[in-house]
Amino acid sequence: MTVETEPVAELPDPRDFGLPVVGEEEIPAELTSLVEEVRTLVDAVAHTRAGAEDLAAARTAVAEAASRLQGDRHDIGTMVRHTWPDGRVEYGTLANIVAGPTNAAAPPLRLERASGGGLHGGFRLNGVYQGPPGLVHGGWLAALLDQALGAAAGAEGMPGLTANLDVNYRRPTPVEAPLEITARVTGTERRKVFVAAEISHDGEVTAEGTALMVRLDLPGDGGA
Ligand SMILES: CCCCCCCC/C=C\CCCCCCCC(=O)SCCNC(=O)CCNC(=O)[C@H](O)C(C)(C)COP(=O)(O)OP(=O)(O)OC[C@H]1O[C@@H](n2cnc3c(N)ncnc32)[C@H](O)[C@@H]1OP(=O)(O)O
Repeated sequence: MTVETEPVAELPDPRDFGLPVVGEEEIPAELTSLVEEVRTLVDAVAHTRAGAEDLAAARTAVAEAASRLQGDRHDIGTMVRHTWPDGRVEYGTLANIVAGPTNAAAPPLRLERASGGGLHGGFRLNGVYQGPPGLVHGGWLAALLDQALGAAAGAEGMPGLTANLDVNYRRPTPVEAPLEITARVTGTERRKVFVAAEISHDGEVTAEGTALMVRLDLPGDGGA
């Protein structure tokens, strides 16, 4: 296996593939704040013990808010461009279910480059992400790992799709607790990008994943 940590190719501009792009800085502060409020709403609804009157009033207010926002929508597949202070540019899907900045159903997961290579991020999942009582749903842990694994390949200039994902759940992962995730590329072979990631709590790994990402077959890279 060739271990290759240098970017294989310049990150493609999604517009060259017909995908609309919005700059993260163009997202209105009011939308960011609305998304935060909706996350709070989902958690409140999931756990409320409010009475019928409050429930009915809340339902009317939410229905009114939903009808205000329908109509003018970003296309499915719209990408978001994040520009780092050093000028480096990264792309993600605007409504990505794990990391999309405008997706209120996303935790959201935010990742940064780790000093020793790869990516890392700190996050916290509320009770909405429960599977077993008090614990994070295993499917969501897999989704978080998949996202970090894909982003680690993307950060090395090798964006692709997950062909295979292998997850081991080592210890229960608590909700409402500080969690950390790390991910890195471990090797490449032709279009195959091998990646590994861990989620930890209190310094102990609770879930770990490895994946095979198959790099996008971009014009001009010869697929090698
Ligand atoms: C355009 C602009 C881009 C902008 C930039 C964006 C940057 C974003 C950066 C970062 C954020 C990203 C974060 C995302 C994270 C989430 C990721 C997901 O959720 S992905 C969704 C779920 N996955 C699918 O839907 C895939 C479905 N599968 C497929 O479409 C195909 O099977 C695919 C593409 C994976 C491979 O198909 P083939 O035709 O292209 O390639 P073949 O020739 O089959 O495979 C290539 C090599 O891989 C091996 N391979 C393929 N699948 C395998 C498998 N399951 N197990 C083992 N090996 C496999 C093959 O044996 C071959 O290996 P040999 O080079 O010959 O040695």
